[in-house]
Amino acid sequence: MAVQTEAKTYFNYINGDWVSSVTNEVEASTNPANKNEIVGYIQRSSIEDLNEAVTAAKQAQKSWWKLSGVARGEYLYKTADILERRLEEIAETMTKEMGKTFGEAKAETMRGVSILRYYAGEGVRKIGDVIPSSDSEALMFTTRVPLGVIGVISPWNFPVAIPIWKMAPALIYGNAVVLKPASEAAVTAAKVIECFHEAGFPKGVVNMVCGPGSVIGQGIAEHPDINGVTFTGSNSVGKRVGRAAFERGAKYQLEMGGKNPVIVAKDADLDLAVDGTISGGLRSTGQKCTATSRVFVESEVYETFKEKLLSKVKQLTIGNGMESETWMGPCVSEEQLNTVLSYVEQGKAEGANLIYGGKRCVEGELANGFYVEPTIFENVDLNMTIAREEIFGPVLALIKVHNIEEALKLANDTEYGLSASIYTKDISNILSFIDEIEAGLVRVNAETAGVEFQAPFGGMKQSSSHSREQGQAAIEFFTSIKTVFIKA
Ligand SMILES: NC(=O)C1=CN([C@@H]2O[C@H](COP(=O)(O)OP(=O)(O)OC[C@H]3O[C@@H](n4cnc5c(N)ncnc54)[C@H](OP(=O)(O)O)[C@@H]3O)[C@@H](O)[C@H]2O)C=CC1
Ligand SMILES: O=C(O)CCC(=O)C(=O)O
Repeated sequence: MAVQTEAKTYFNYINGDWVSSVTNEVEASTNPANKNEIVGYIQRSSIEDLNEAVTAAKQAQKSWWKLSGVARGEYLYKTADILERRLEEIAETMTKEMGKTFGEAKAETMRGVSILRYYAGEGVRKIGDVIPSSDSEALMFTTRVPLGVIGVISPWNFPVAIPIWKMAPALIYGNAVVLKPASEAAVTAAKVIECFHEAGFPKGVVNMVCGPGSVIGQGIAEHPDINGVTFTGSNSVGKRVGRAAFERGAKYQLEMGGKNPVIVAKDADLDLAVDGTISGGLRSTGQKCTATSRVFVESEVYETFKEKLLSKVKQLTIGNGMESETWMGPCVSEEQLNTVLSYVEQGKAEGANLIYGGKRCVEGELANGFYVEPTIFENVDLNMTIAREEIFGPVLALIKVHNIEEALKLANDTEYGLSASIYTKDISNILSFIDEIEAGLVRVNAETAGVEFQAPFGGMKQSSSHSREQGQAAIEFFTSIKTVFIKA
């Protein structure tokens, strides 16, 4: 691979300084739209680097917590302003590093700005309740204290929003953080940390250590001085992180995969349902934990829905996310592309009917990137691998059902439970769906993806550790409750 000497090297951020790893090794982060383009070099750190960051965080946390919530919030407001000022540049880095379109990257970066402002405001909201005691001469109330040092392990698919929606609540409630970003998107994460640095956070409150997940991520999960670990990524890694944290009595929070269904009822607005299925399933090249992957359609409207879906999917433009006409960019990496292609082969081998796409795109400049066609299968059986495993690619499985009852039963036939949607105008369908669907995010006449930062986010079943992120729900993970009883 050609090494570009002009590509910048990004350092770890430890105790307020940008430092190279003790290993003196770096790793190139490349552009999935053009594998010959190096976006930047990141540190290939060791446990020694992580230990330094954790020591710095531990030392800084006590005085950080002693600041008022208002004062901590001011740092987050400043970070938000800096991120907003650098929005286009950071979004461009995101597109170049992990492939999503520039429009989506800008929207995500703006979401990061809003999350920072939202949690800055949390600094002045209540953190406890007065509870009547059985003793009339006593005062009983709850208050909250930070956990201490929080380890943040983040994925590449939302390289601005996810680190921020974990770090901002951790910080406002008085914790110090050590971020280990996904290697595929660590340059983008480093630029986010530059914003925290420029905002003037006290040394050691915010730290970032880049390097292999098996070393730095696992090191965070096992570190005796990390009091809470928040993770988003695959189920296999998440469970490993959870087990390691549990073993040493640390708090942990896991957000993992999905196999999210959309149900299209016979009375649905089919154009709306088609648009929602395409947007939910194929935007960001299907690389969202909330992406639609199974589409249950009532038999009466199945053929019409399918034809409308096919005709719109055929119009989608695939290309470099920096080009304004591109609707769908590449997969994040060659490995991810190969994963998607192998699921397509498995789908065909297990008897599903491939009705659109399924191939790598190799025309012209696309040959230099990790592009795959949007892909649609029909005649999918729920026992097939493509109906059970998270693909994390632009692959939709169409499944014909006789009625909503059957659709609900099949939609729930999965180990996952993150997000689900229904398209219908029938209130009884809507009410049954809300009651019966096993998902943390329940969406009616709206796509499965799309999270709002002010509302709780998380899944049921194996999609999460059953905790919730974002909104005011975040306080539950990032603090401990103390019940105080005072007798005069
Ligand atoms: N729910 C979601 O939002 C996401 C789901 N996924 C799913 O995971 C699949 C694989 O993607 P991938 O990026 O490899 O996801 P991973 O779960 O491997 O990565 C997520 C984060 O965990 C880190 N990590 C990797 N190994 C360990 C470990 N042993 N201990 C602690 N942390 C670790 C990674 O670091 P590093 O990058 O250095 O490996 C990254 O920061 C995708 O195909 C998709 O199905 C992926 C991303 C997000
Ligand atoms: O749908 C979204 O906006 C968020 C999805 C998400 O959190 C993820 O893919 O990890």
